[in-house]
Amino acid sequence: MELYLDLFSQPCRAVFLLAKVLEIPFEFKYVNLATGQHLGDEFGKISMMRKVPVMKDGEFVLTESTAILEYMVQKHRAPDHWFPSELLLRARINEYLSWQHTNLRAHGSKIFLLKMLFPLMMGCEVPKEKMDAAMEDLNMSLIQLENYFLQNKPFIIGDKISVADIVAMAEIMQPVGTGVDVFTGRPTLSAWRDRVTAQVGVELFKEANEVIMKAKDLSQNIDKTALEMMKPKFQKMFS
Ligand SMILES: N[C@@H](CCC(=O)N[C@@H](CS)C(=O)NCC(=O)O)C(=O)O
Repeated sequence: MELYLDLFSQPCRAVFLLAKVLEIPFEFKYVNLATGQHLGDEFGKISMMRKVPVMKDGEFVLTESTAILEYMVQKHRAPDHWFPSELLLRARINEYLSWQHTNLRAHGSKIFLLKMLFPLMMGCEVPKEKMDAAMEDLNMSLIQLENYFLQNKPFIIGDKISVADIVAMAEIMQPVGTGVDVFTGRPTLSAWRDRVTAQVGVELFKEANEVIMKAKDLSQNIDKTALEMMKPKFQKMFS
């Protein structure tokens, strides 16, 4: 199996973590988003979607991280708690995975884009009111994660870790990588982070997050040509 990944990306980190935790052998195919490798001809032959992650298992190519996660769990007959077959537990995971796209993912990504890419693309610092509004949205998502999805349970579906926790943690690390401390003052979230880290293993957690924790170096490394290629999309997003 080949996994096309850039660990800057949240869904890539989720796929990477699960593949590692489940000890699924795979070839790590690095797709450098900062140099626009995903926009080039070579990656275009793998996926016309031009996004990572992508999984290639033999001739079978799959995009969309949640589909890849479920595929890996099923194909490798992972312990049931990762994506339980029981109706209510599976429904809870699907509820989280549906919610997170337009909430935690959208809001965490926005902080990352504003802090890391806005100054490069727009040539100025982010206006305070834009950043305040983005922080407010992120806080709302974190409150919903704590008060609705986690409550007083160890993990999102209950006593056991599942793909929902892996996906949530991958998203949360995006704003964290830009220096936003989401954990201080949130004991529920912090305790959950510690449990997830312990379950996947401290070393693996560190390995998966090494790149995002150096996000501040992005501005030094981003390729100027790639920046120009991505500019119209981001300008539309930022205006
Ligand atoms: N819904 C997709 C999202 C994939 C996605 O948006 N990937 C981003 C990185 S986080 C990407 O490749 N972006 C490149 C681009 O949009 O040009 C998934 O969960 O796999």
